[in-house]
Parts: sequence; structure tokens; C-alpha cells
Amino acid sequence: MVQSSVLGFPRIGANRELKKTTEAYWQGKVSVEELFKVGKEIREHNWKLQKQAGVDVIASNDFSFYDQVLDLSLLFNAIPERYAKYNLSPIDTFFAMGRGLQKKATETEAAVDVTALEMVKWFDSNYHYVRPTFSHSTQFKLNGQKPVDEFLEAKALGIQTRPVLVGPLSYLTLGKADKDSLDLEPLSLLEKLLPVYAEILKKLADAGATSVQLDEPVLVLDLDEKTQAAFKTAYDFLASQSGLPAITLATYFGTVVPNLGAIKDLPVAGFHFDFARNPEQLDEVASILNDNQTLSVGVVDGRNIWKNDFAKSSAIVQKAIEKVGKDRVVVATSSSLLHTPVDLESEKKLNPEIKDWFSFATQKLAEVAVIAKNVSGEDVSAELEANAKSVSTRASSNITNNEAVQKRVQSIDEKMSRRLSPFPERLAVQEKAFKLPLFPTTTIGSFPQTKDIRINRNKFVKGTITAEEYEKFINAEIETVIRFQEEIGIDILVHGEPERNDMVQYFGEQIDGYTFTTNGWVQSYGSRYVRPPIIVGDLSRPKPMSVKESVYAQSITTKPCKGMLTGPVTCLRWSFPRDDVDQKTQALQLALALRDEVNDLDAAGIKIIQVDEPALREGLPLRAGQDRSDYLKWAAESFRIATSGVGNETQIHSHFCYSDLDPNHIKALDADVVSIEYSKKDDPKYISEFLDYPNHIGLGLFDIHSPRIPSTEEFKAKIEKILESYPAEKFWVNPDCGLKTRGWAETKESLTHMVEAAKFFREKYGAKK
Ligand SMILES: Nc1nc2c(c(=O)[nH]1)N[C@@H](CNc1ccc(C(=O)N[C@@H](CCC(=O)N[C@@H](CCC(=O)N[C@@H](CCC(=O)O)C(=O)O)C(=O)O)C(=O)O)cc1)CN2
Ligand code: MET
Ligand SMILES: [Zn+2]
Repeated sequence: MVQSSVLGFPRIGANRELKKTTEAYWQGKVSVEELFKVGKEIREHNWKLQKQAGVDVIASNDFSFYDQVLDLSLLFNAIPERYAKYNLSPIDTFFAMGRGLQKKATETEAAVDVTALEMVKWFDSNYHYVRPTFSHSTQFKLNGQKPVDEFLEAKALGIQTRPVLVGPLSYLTLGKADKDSLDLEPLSLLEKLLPVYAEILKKLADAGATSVQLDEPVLVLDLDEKTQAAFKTAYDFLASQSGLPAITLATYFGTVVPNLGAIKDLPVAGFHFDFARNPEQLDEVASILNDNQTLSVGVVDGRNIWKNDFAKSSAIVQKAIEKVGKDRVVVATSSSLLHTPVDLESEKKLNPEIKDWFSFATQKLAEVAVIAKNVSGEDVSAELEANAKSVSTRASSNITNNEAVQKRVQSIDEKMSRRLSPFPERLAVQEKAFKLPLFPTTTIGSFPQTKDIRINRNKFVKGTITAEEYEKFINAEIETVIRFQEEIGIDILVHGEPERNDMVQYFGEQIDGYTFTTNGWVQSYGSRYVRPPIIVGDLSRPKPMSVKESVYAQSITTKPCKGMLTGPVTCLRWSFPRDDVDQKTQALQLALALRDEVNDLDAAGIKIIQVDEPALREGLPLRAGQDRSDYLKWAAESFRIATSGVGNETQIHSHFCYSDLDPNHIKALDADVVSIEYSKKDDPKYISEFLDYPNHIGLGLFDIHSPRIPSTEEFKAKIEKILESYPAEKFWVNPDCGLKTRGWAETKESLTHMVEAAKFFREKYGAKK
């Protein structure tokens, strides 16, 4: 019998229990015992669900209270001294590393003030991990035994699990040197790290684990020779230790073929590969297996919500069986299911025709089990038949086609993606029009999404308040935000985005060709989740989406008010895309919809328009090559199509966060002003890369993920440091990103300090001019 396997299950709970409890814990509203209890309940529920669905190989240690990479940093004691010094409990140290901590002194406890570690994109997904941060003083040792505890928890329920840990090479490669140790190369720590891996694996074996899954997703990236060679060092070392569980080395999100040399002859029990994304790698990866190694065939996509095509997947698995034999093949999800919503059954409002095309994490469990049965020769004809019917109904559905949209995409010409004049000419016109001071201050768009806003939106969605009442409420919120900004002296105001549940979902809900869920939450980072809208057909904008709110905001102030939109690439990347049409086409359709919106805003008198593209980098194919250059072309083209319908006097802004950007990618967008996340980029080299960027840049001066409030002096010191290399006349002052996840108290103070610092330099430089 061919086994079925799931690499990891969403840990947020069917009704976001994890978020609710963690946030309550942070607010001091629930005890640590209650927090741990909810974690345990979620784990138990998930394991039982998988068992019931007939999954043979079930993961443990896929749970985390914040992030699975941060779990390892805590487990291996990679805790920078600035956190360790407070002697907080392990869970509080963990949260402090994840999100920073600022606490006033009490009679019994000293004050705490520490920023969070850097948070970065997990490969090309909208999940973010906390970057391991090493220094010369990092001393790896086991700190607790979370994987063992969770393994034993499952065992007590009678469920034998396969613990999953990020593997040593991925853990180090995804990390970085701390600011006090910039000469440190993370990979140089491998020898010190390996014994600690061996120790935890040994403990797992002693607890009864017969196998473990070590995730090495870095194998789908371009790796230098040193890193490739280090795989052999690492896995030879683990194989030389006695009494460890059997290791399955798992890769996903791409093809491993260019790095085959790194994994050939590794002494592991088996490999897992992503065949949902790269079925073509089968021949080559199968050829490197020795006679005993198992092949875990990832065919059920862990990254999308489309129902699996059983016939197609079974054929891939059959081919794997032909190569290595039935006994050595496992049918699996392509990656952890972390990236998919929990359960389709909780969606009560979906059009039934469309709902039949989808499969969320819970449904994917059954898919893996059915495919395994099918290739084992069991009779699953009823399931196969139903599946074939769903697949063909979707293929022939006319919901997905809009000829007018297709024609418009075909008629795109080069002129549509070019601004009227080059930047210097635009700048001259804009300087006259806006008369901005040096160091102009602005924010990225959103202001605190308070409980009150969410409750009122919820009432509006449920129909307990009318559209008029809701609009009145939103306008009052906008007015509060405008008055606050006027009061502290911000130069370019925003309306605060109170009407938006999320920057992508909000637009998705207003664009034809999208569908959306009511409970399809997916973890983005920590306790923050998203409900990605789903692209099911050709995309078009029936009417303006953001004009009303922006125009209202501008109508109550004499200062310039910036309109904010989410760019085509980000709308695409943070949605579940179609898999029957290429991504470029979907991006161009979105670009045209947004172009209409930009033009409408412009016509309504909004002369500063920001089109956010924080997902631009995330969409970059993981490896250098043709795909990557194609992507960069159509991504930039999409942005420019969206923003080039306006005159020179209209100032186009864009915003980027959560990634190491390449200035060239940003240049290609030709935005007049860009704001980029910067506050946690400790490496001075980073800014030098932007020195020749011709247009204006706002470098993010504070971390918006943390409630921590930087002082005016701290802002001044940051600006001073940047001015050592960056020219004052191109320098805008703003936070790292939007403030929606912050509370008002810290928002007010932080922004006030930021503006004070800007004014200080304005005077200093003004005097010099
Ligand atoms: N899509 C997306 N991806 C992104 C970002 C982003 O902003 N959007 N930012 C970056 C970081 N990621 C982030 C992801 C989520 C959030 C975030 O704030 N999420 C909110 C949910 C936002 C949302 O959809 N809110 C809805 C639903 C809110 C809600 O929970 N309502 C209650 C009812 C009201 C109440 O009692 O509170 C309920 O449904 O139970 C709304 O406001 O309408 C959260 O988890 O808290 C922030 C950053 C990268 N990727
Ligand atoms: C993740 S980027 C967020 C941009 C958006 N305009 C905001 O301020 O929230
Ligand atoms: Zn941002």
C-alpha cells in the first residue's frame, strides 16, 4: 500500500483560536496556561483530523505560537544578548524576538525595551519568518525540547507522527549576522550547530520517533558551491550519529535539479520533492536515489486552493512508482498546508458552482489519501469520477471568460506604459504645484484598524447597520485621522484606509472575476492573517473603488491628500491566482482595472496617488534565469500601465516592504516617490545600493510591527546616519509601512517624534541652503 503524507497543517485553528488567544495573552488578558492549553487543543484537533482523513504520515512540530523558524532559534539558543539579558520566560523571550517588547519598570521587574528581529518573506509566499540572527557570541545549545514535547503529546493520543524541523542548511542560510558581527558568515556556524541538531534528533528517537522531516527549501534557490558542499558535511555528520530517526529531506516551491549535486549520495532515508509545481523534475531526481531511499511525491498543492486533478496527479505518482517501485513511493502535499485556508466547509456564501472547484487544507487531506489509494489499486472510482466532473465543469465554465477584458489586454500598446515626460520634467512641475519642504513627511496609508472599526464593518457586512450609517462612521474615522495629521504637522496626508478590511481583499471584493471567502484565513506572520481573494475569471473593474473616501478626505483639508491603491502585482500575488491562465495575463488585467482607478482619482482632484507594490519582490522567480527576466518585465509593465494615464503634475508614489529590494527593479517602475522599509536594515551597504536611484525615496524610519515607540532623538540619530551617505534633497520621512496593526497611543507618539525629527533637519538644512 502506497502511503500518504502531509508536510504540515495550518496551526491557526478553525476559527482563528490561535490569534485570539495569543493577542489576549499579549494584552495580559489570559494566562500563559490558557495560551498553552489552546495551542494543545489546536494540535490535537489537527492530528485527529488528519488521522481520520486517512493520512499515514502526519507531521508534528508544525505548530508554532509565532513562526517555525523562530521556534528553532529559541530551541537552539540563538537568542541575541539584547533579549537574553532580560531573563524573561522562554515564551516571552520568543515573543520579544518576534515582535519586540517595551515594558515600563514595575516594583518587581525591570523595564524592557527591545526591537524585534527582522521579518522576511518565506520564499515566494505571503508568509513571513523571523530571521535567525547570529553573532560571534552565539552559543548553540538545546533550550527546551518543543519537538519532543509535541511528539509525545501526539503519541499520548495514539498518533505516531513525523516531527518536522527546518534543516540545518536552510536554517543557517535564511539567517544573517547581527549588527555587532557583520563579518560573520552564518554558514561558518554549521559545525557548531550540527551537534545540537543531532541532540534534538536523538531525543526524538528516544521518545519513539522513527522518522523526521527536515525541510531544506533553500535547495530550490541558486546556491553557491560552498553551500552545496555543506549539505554533504551536514548530512554525513547526522548519519554518523547513532540512534537518530530516519531522515526525510524535504524541498518545495521549485525544482531542485540545478542543485542535484548537493543532495546526490546524501545518507538520508528519503527525499520529498514538489511535483505540483515542477513535475518535470521527476526523471532527474529519481535518478539520484539509491536503492533504499524513499521518494515522497508532492502532488497536492500546498500553495493554492484548486481542487486536485486526480487523474493528472495519479499519473505523476504512477511514473514515480515505475521508477522506484511501490514500496518506496509516498503520496504527499507539495509543501506544508500552512499556506491554505483551513476548511472549505465553513464557507457558506460561495456560489456552489465555484465552490466545487476548490479544496482547502482539510479537503486536501482527503485528496492525498485518495490518490494514495488509487495508485495502490484500491477502488476509489466514485471519488475519481466526482473529481473528473469538477475538473471538467470548471474547464468549460463560462463564468471565467470576459471577452471585452481579453480584447483590452490584447490592445495594450507601448505608450500606455510610459509617463508623459521623464522624471526630471515631472519633478519640476510637481515641485511648483506642491511646494513641499525639505524632508517631506508622510505615512504609508493605513492608520490603526481599531476594534471599533472592525465591529462596525462586521455590523455592516451582517446588515445590522445600513450603508449610510457605515459611511457616516467611516467618514468620522477619516476626519479623526486628517485632524491628527494636521495637528502634528504632516505634509502629505492620508485618509487612513479605515474602509478597507485588507489592502488586497478590499479591492478583490470590488473587481469582477474575483471571489472571496468569509473564513478563509491564512497566516501571514505571527498573529496576523489574511483572507486572500480568489481569482476565478477575467478581471475588470465595474466602478470606482476608492474615489469616494479619498475625495472626502481631500474635501476636509487644505493640505494635499494622497490616494492609496494596491498595485497589480500585489493584488495578484496576495490572491489565490487562477491556474488556467498565466500570471502575466492576470497582472495585465489588474493593471487595466487599476489604470481606470488611478485616472478616476486624478480626475477627481487627487494629485498624489500611491500604488503599493510590496509583493513585487516576492513574485520574483526564486532562481535567476529567463523566467525571472520575463517576470521583471511584465511586473514593471503592469505597474506602469496602471500609473501612466495621468499628467506630469500628478505625483505617483509607490511603496515596498518585507523584502531585500534590488534598486533596479524599483527604477523600472518610474514612480516619482517610493517609500521602502528600512528601519531594520542594519547593514549600511543596503543604502548605498540606492544612491544612484534618480527619483525620491522615503526610507522607513520605524518598525510598524512593534508597539515600541522610538524617541525623537532616536529618529534624529537614524536620519543623521542616513544623511552621511544619502542626499537630503531626495529624502522623504515616513514609517516602514502602514499603521493598521498599531494602536492609536503608540501611533500618535511615534509619528509626533518622527515629525519633530524631520523639522529639526529641515531647519538645519534650510539654514544651510
Ligand atoms: N493581504 C495582505 N498581505 C500582506 C499584508 C497586508 O496588509 N495584506 N501586509 C504584509 C504583512 N502581513 C499582514 C497581514 C495581515 C495583517 C492584518 O492586519 N490582518 C488582520 C485582519 C485584517 C482583516 O481582514 N480584517 C477584517 C476582519 C476583521 C475581524 O477579525 N473581524 C471580526 C469581527 C469584528 C471584531 O469583533 O473584531 C471577525 O470576523 O470575527 C476587517 O477588518 O473587516 C488580522 O489578522 O487581525 C497585517 C499585515 C504582507 N502581506
Ligand atoms: C503591506 S504594504 C501596506 C500599504 C498600505 N497602503 C498600508 O498603509 O497599509
Ligand atoms: Zn508595507
